[in-house]
Amino acid sequence: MQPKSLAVEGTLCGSTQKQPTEAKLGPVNTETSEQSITQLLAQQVGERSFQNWFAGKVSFKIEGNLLTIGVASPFLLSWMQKKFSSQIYATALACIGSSAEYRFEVNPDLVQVSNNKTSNREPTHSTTVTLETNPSSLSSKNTSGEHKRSDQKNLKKEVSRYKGRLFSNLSTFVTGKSNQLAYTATLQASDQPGVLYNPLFIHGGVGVGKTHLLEGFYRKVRQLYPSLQVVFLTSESFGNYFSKALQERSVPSFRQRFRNVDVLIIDDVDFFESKRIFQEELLHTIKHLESHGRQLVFSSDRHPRLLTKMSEELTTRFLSGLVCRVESPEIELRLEIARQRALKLKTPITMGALEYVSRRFTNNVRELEGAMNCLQTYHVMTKQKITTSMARQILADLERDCIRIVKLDDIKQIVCSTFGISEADLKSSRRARNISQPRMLAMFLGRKLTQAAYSEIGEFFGGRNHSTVMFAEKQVRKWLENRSSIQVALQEWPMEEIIESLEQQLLAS
Ligand SMILES: Nc1ncnc2c1ncn2[C@@H]1O[C@H](COP(=O)(O)OP(=O)(O)OP(=O)(O)O)[C@@H](O)[C@H]1O
Repeated sequence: MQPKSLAVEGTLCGSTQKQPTEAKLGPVNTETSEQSITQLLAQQVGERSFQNWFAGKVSFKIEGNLLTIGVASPFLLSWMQKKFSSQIYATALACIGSSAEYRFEVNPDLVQVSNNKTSNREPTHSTTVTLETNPSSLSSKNTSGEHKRSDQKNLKKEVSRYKGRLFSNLSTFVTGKSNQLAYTATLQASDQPGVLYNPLFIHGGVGVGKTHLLEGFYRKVRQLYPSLQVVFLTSESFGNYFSKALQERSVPSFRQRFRNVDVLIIDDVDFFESKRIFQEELLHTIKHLESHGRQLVFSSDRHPRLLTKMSEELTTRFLSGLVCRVESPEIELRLEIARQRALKLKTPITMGALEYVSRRFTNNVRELEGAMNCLQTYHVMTKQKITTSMARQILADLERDCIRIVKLDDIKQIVCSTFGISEADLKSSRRARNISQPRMLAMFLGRKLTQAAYSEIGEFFGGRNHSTVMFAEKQVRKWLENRSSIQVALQEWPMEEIIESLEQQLLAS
């Protein structure tokens, strides 16, 4: 039985949630309708999350300065509280003003609606969230009796609604120097799956557009070859399906499912590092698919050779097609993405403000998009055109939040794992090149990414004095100027590329 009322209040002081940017912005507007709440919230959480968690699934009520969000179950209540508090608080501020408060409660009416919906729903519905195949293969699953046809229809509707919403398109991918190669390869490979680059392996740092390219690939192939079985999923889902198959002793049907596809697209294969059993299964899946001329597409946060905890056989497979790197977006690309985002969100904005945003949000496109969303929210609230000074003021908090806190300990771990050396060696007095170079890089990164003083860094990396750290910093700069290389996983790499990869991993961790 559901409890009548279970509520969690949004508190401003003492809350561990990140405080949202909009806290300083909102003029009080007590007449805000549910429609504008949903509109603002959709901007805050993103259209995808909004459709998944809010649309038709929650209720909103404003009484005085209190925004109440009704949800269908205690589980949802605690989950949404954890996940969306800061966005809901931002929405409450924008709608109600600075005295806004919010709370979640279980709404018994929604419990009823949700139960009805569940009983009408295709039992394998959740599959569509992580595993996309073409509707015919999904709808052939386990429906029975008289309801079968209508269930299939519902499912198809659901699947296409989901696809239309979730999957990015190659036509909306903005290209520049940093992503041109990966984009062109994706475009060409999707024209003739299984023919050109197989596997196609796309790697790069966080939020630079890898998933967008993979999704675009998926959509294009589905569009050009509707009869092909195309599966897109994350590595984590692949691992979960496999674990489940092991538990349920249904490995043969797992294999049948994955080894009969025409195109297999797996996002974030770095997830498989150190997971031998998944690596083994993936390897056999790849071997099988390749031997039948099927197309494979992968993405990862690093070059296959830098996935040092991946089996050599799998690494070799990843390398056997085309490996493309997506670099951090250059300023021109960021500017164009920001401009297109403003057009899409219908945000009037000056060129100066666009330039400001693209200069300030340099790490990845996701952060840049987040900044544009904030400006759009401000425009919706005030109806004003965004100028540079407004952008500076509005984004001040967000900029601060985008600064990641990197610790010396994080640097130690990532350097050791990338170069395959032990912590003791890193801190030792050994001068062998394969140890001293990573040590100098670690010190360089310590200076660049943390606030630690020379002496603190020296102390941390083996009780050295500050002049050793100064020397290391100077030395790494010299390597960069001279475009030197460094050995990782028995291969020479451009120093610049390795440093960028280490930084990306640290900023993402
Ligand atoms: N070149 C681009 N043009 C248009 N949108 C882009 C571009 N690059 C990234 N984006 C957008 O930025 C956001 C983040 O991109 P995406 O999720 O593809 O990054 P990712 O590299 O897969 O990151 P992660 O490693 O964290 O999964 C998405 O909304 C995506 O559509």
